[in-house]
Amino acid sequence: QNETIQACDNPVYCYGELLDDIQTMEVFQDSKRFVDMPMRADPDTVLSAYNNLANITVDTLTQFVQEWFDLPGSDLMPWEPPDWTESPKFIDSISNEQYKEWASSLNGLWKTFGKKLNQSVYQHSSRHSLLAVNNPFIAPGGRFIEFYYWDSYWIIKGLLLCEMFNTTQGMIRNMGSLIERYGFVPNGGRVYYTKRSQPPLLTWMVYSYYEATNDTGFVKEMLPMLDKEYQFWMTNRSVYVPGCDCTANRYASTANVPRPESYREDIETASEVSEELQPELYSNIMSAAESGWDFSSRWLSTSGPMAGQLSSMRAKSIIPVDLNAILGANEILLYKLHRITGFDDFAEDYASAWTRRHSLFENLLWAETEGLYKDWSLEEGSHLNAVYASSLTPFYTYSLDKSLFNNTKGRLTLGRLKSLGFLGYPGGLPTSQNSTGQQWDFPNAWAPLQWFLVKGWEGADDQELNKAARNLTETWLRSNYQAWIQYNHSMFEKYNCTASGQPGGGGEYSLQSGFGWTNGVVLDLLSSYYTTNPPTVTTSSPSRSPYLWFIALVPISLFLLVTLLCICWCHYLYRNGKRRYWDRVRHEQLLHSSGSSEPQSPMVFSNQDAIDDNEDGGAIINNVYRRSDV
Ligand SMILES: OC[C@H]1O[C@H](O[C@H]2O[C@H](CO)[C@@H](O)[C@H](O)[C@H]2O)[C@H](O)[C@@H](O)[C@@H]1O
Repeated sequence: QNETIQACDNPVYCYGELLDDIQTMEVFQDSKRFVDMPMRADPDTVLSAYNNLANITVDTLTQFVQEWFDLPGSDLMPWEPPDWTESPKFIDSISNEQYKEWASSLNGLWKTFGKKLNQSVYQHSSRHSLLAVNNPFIAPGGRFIEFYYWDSYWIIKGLLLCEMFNTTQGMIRNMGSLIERYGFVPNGGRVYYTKRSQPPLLTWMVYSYYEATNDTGFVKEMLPMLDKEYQFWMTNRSVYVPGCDCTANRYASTANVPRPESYREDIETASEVSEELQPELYSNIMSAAESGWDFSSRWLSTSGPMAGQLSSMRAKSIIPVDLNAILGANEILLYKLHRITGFDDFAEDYASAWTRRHSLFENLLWAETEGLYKDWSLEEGSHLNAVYASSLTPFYTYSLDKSLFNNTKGRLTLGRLKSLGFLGYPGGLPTSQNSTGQQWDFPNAWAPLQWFLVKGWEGADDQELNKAARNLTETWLRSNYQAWIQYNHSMFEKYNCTASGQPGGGGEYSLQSGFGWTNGVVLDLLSSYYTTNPPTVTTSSPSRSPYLWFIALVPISLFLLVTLLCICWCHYLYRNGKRRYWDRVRHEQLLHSSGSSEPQSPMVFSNQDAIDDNEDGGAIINNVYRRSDV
């Protein structure tokens, strides 16, 4: 219980006096800056130089950093993806000219955010906080120059539309290799992110890639890693829930120290509770960061002396609707991917897991009196009071298994969101209705949250839900586009729902532009709602399996063979009928000429009787020709 679990292993980036001094003395305003700086020598050498400093002040530390560290990002190189193309097919099919031009600029931005690691990251990995992954990647942008786990899903949606299949493969392979190394995909591509994950969307990425390319070879390559990741979540992030006598998933990092990239902030937060309670608070802060919603009133106590304060963080004791919706979708998609590749037994296991998850949704997370799916508090044994946009995520999961999509519940949720005033803001769907100053609260509107509502309801068999999806799409695109025009062609990580075209704010770092997932969501929504002919994206991916051609050839050959046999059979029937007719005529002629009821020339007919019994159409056909020649 009291054991200290560090954020990671590197003695400079993860723990120790040097980190503590630099971060608490605020040598840099943004705490992430120091832990992103590559060292000019191995950690031991840097630490002994630090131990020799006579005097620790902001000035001596600043000088020390200048001497021993390089600038953040100097261990990354700009990378222009070789599979980038000027005019992806789908952009040509966008009907609105302004949006078409905008989409074309967003396609161009992939080149700006393409990153490749320097050789030094592989050769001297302990001098870098970057994780050594084999392939280049697309980063979100701004201060986020490394890859981020859940951001990558929407980035990949955009890349696939822009026909960048190899880049997508590389990014997916990077994450797969991290599962092999750590058992899960870390929050992002830095060592200080390796004790926590983020919403687990790798299976979704592989499925999207498969939908765009039909590349079953790649699916087979990735499946063991996807299985392993799923096991990680079921083993290390699940908890028994007395309320439903069932098991559910939650965010729960084991690390119980300040986050290195927000070290000062976390120490300040923890200073409000007793020392004894600090490790558990740090672990809850790490777990909230694992949710991707860092931070939000969602994870804070609503009662007690710390209510609403970051120091009341209790993410581990909440069963989040969105995490369970994401894992439910993983179960459906893993079922499909195992079926596609012929692993039917494994597929059945996932089908059973999805059945259990479905009952968790309906028995625990659905709040009947409110008409919403809601987070469950393990401490209180009840749903959270406040409403969050994450309530919409189960509809997306059900859209992957339409047999379980419940229109009535969709309508109830739609009505409730309308009556609460969630819908109808000029800048999109807000994260919550709580104005806390945290970035995952009012008035911020985030691209992934818009996407969940739209994609969950756009395919529903219900016009009201479809209409809500379309309205939100129009509102969101209008707002993002206005900001693009007003702010010198910038895309933001979040927007303000109360005004169209306004970026968001709040939280522990300044507003970032770029921005990977925002761009991916815009491209995806444009492709669904603004194209004349939704494109069928095909790939020339080099690793596309040659077996695909073989699989396609089998039904074509069968079809041709059956057609040929039918032609032969028809021909036989026709010629045989004709022969019988002439035989009858000849027979009658013979009868007439001999006055006998038996044929006079057995030589002519004896062979024929044998041939008539022959089932072989070819022989019969030959014979018919011979006989009709007689
Ligand atoms: O540095 C503070 C936090 O920054 C990240 O979180 C935010 O940005 C991410 C990248 O866009 C995004 O995935 C996340 O949802 C945002 O809240 C980082 O992921 C956090 O772990 C980190 O503490």
